[in-house]
Amino acid sequence: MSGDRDALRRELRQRRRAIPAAARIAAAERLAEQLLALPFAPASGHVAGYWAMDGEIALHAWQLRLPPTLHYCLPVLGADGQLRFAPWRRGDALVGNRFGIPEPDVAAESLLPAAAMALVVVPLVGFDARGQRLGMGGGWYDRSFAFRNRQGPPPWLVGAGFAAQQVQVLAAESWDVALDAVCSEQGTLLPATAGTPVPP
Ligand SMILES: Nc1nc2c(c(=O)[nH]1)N(C=O)[C@@H](CNc1ccc(C(=O)N[C@@H](CCC(=O)O)C(=O)O)cc1)CN2
Ligand SMILES: Nc1ncnc2c1ncn2[C@@H]1O[C@H](COP(=O)(O)OP(=O)(O)OP(=O)(O)O)[C@@H](O)[C@H]1O
Repeated sequence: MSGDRDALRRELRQRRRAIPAAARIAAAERLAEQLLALPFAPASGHVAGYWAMDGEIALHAWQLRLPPTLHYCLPVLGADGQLRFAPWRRGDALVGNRFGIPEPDVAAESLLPAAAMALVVVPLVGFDARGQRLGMGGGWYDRSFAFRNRQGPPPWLVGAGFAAQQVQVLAAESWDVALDAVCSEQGTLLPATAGTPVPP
């Protein structure tokens, strides 16, 4: 991993944490509106969010406004390096993972594979106008959704962040999975390639 990428990550994480409480509360509401208005917002099935940490934009407003036909899920880290997903409702048991992020406390058999999601809201440290994403550096989303580089949606991959996390251009790595959209409190970016099937 390049030092540039690391330095950018540090700077953008700091910027994300520095957003004042009142602004983040308002931003979460605006973000929910953007996510609910996506042209490809599914009407039924499973959708994945994340448990916001380290200054990430929160998803509670979106979760609370989902239609009852959609089941909200949270990511669970697998020992094999893949993310799996578990339905989670307020009050369901949680347990901290190796990074201290709460995840549903469920048996392995009841976890859903990444491909079972209709839409996934992807946490990000930075993004650019083409839908390239800089994450925390673990490669979790890239590994888990690598199949989206060979086939079209679903699952639709939608980055969520504060507008302050947008940068001019992120250098794409060969393993990076591009996002179909990025939503922030200021609007929705739909990169020109959104949903384009990858030729065989
Ligand atoms: N809310 C949320 N959940 C998520 C992610 C995320 O970015 N945000 N992930 C997105 O991939 C996955 C977890 N990936 C992560 C990768 C690195 C670190 C992290 O905090 N690294 C530390 C140092 C390592 C350590 O503590 O062992 C750090 O740099 O602060 C956290 C999560 C799955 N769940
Ligand atoms: N499809 C893949 N197969 C194998 N390894 C992968 C794959 N995708 C990413 N990786 C590994 O993950 C590492 C981290 O990738 P990267 O820096 O792009 O993470 P990130 O997208 O910022 O992290 P995250 O998704 O956890 O937020 C890379 O060094 C790469 O070796």
